[in-house]
Parts: sequence; structure tokens; C-alpha cells
Amino acid sequence: MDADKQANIIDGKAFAARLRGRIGAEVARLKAEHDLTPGLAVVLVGEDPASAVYVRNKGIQTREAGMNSFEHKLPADTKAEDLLALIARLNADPAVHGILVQLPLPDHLDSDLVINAIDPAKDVDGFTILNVGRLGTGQSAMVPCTPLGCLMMLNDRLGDLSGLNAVVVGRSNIVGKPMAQLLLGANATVTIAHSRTRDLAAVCRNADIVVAAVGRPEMIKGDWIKPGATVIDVGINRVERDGKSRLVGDVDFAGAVGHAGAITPVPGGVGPMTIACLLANTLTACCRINGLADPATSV
Ligand SMILES: Nc1nc(=O)c2c([nH]1)NC[C@@H]1CN(c3ccc(C(=O)N[C@@H](CCC(=O)O)C(=O)O)cc3)C=[N+]21
Repeated sequence: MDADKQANIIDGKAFAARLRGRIGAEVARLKAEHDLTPGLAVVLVGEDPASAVYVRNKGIQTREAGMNSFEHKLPADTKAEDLLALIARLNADPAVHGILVQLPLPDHLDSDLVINAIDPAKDVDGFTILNVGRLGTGQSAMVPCTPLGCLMMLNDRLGDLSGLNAVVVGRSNIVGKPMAQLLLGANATVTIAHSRTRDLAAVCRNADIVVAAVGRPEMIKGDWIKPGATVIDVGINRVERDGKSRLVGDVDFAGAVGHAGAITPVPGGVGPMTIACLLANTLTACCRINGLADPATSV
């Protein structure tokens, strides 16, 4: 591929490293000025391969930013009452400012019930009803990490998003819906498309911004992308290719890179930003819990 085509690849890894640098500086300042160290508790129930990928990088990066990392690994057959008791302890622990319960949970656990047991002030995923409602009504919320990272990259690339046509492909509570709320809050014209959308290709061709979060490998084709559009690929799909295991996104990257004005790769795009935003949210939660002004951690 020639140098011109490489120029439009958004380097999420480098972007995330810059963001983590700013977070680290704010953490050091909190320590020096207020004797506070943000703490993030991650609760893992059972073994999920996608969650394992995520947790591996997260603990290291939390500590690298100068924060405390508390990991709670529970067996797959953990009873709801025991998980809820742990969450109650973390809610009450003054050293813990962020609580993340890895999803998906084993089938016997009701994830809505478990998530809503988290103190909304410590809900660094932004998944509790209170934070979802705050985001939807434009009130100060904890914002889900993946959509927040996507918005940061979009703002960096495009500046003002007012009046742009944004298509979010996927309607999950974790990515699609909060992404649409953030884009609406930024004055974009937002379409939420999904598996039942008619003529998805035509819907995408109208978009200045495509956020792909459907969880289907390379479903969004290159010729669905309007020339010059910005493409954010949230998908992380493990596939077998030529006998090797590889990660691919929800967008056919090779096909789309020649059409898009800018595109995130997989890996090295949205994934690293998700973790950086988790750290940013933990820092923000620590400041808010302690009555301090929000930190300056946007890049
Ligand atoms: N309560 C909850 N919150 C989450 O945010 C959450 C979750 N549960 N459960 C699991 C998923 C998955 N997830 C990832 C985040 C970053 C990478 C990431 O950094 N990926 C690297 C690739 C890593 C590799 O090379 O395997 C990249 O895209 O460059 C991956 C996956 C967060 N999740």
C-alpha cells in the first residue's frame, strides 16, 4: 500500500498512549495536592476469552498510570448473593473509585440486577440505569468507555460534528445506543442501523461517519463507504485465516481504506482507546467522589 493510503489510518494505540500520559500526570497531581490515589476494581466471574484479552492489558495500564488496581476473580458458579455482597463491599470501600464487572456474566446471573447494584458514582462503565439516563438527558454522567473513545477520535479528526450524518451500525446497550446518544449530543444527525435495517449499504453510503459495532467480521464493505467518510470500527472478531488466528473488525478494512477519509484499524484502533477511557473514567470518578473539579484528560 502506498504512503498516501496509510495516512488516513487513525492510530488508536498512539492516541490512547497520549491520553494515558495525561491521565498519569493528573493522577500524580491528585496524589501531590490531595493525597488521593484513584483505585479501580475489576470483577471477573468465570472465564470468557474476550474478557481475558481485555483484562490482560488493563491491570498493567492501571498501575502504569499510577492508580491502584484491585482484581476479584470468582468461579463461574458464583451465587448471585455472593457477587452482590462483593459489590456492596466495593461500593463502601473508600479506596475504590471505579468498579467494573466484566460482561458477559455466566447465564445463571442476571446482569441487569448485578450492574444496577454498582454505586452510580463508581460505575466507570456507565452501564447503570442512572448513568444511562443522565447520558440520554445531557446530564453529567459516567460515559461508557468504548463510545467515549470513539467520540474522542472523531472530535480529533473532524472537530465540530454538527450536522454531519452519522450511522451507528449496532444497537447494543454497551456500544450502539450510548454511541448514538453521544453523537446526538454533539449535534450530528444520527441513524441507528442494525441487522433488520433494509438496504444497509445505502444507509451507510449516506454517512459522513460510520461507527461499526455489530460483531460480524468484515460485514461492512468498502463500497458502502462514502468517499472521505470517517470510519470507526468497534468490532473485535477472532477469525481463522490461512490456518492462522487473526483479529478483524466489523469493516472490510482492505476494501474500505481506499474510500474512507480516515479509518481505525483492528487491532490498534478502538480497543486501546477503550482501556484508556476506563482509566479516564476512574480518574473522573475519583475527582467527583472527592468533590474536586473534573480532570483535564481529553486529548
Ligand atoms: N464491563 C465490561 N466492560 C468492557 O469494556 C468490556 C467487558 N465488560 N467485557 C469484555 C469487553 C471487551 N473489551 C475490550 C477492550 C479492549 C480491547 C483491546 O485493547 N484490544 C486490542 C487487541 C488486543 C489483542 O491483540 O488481542 C486492540 O483492539 O488493539 C479488547 C477488548 C472490553 N470489554
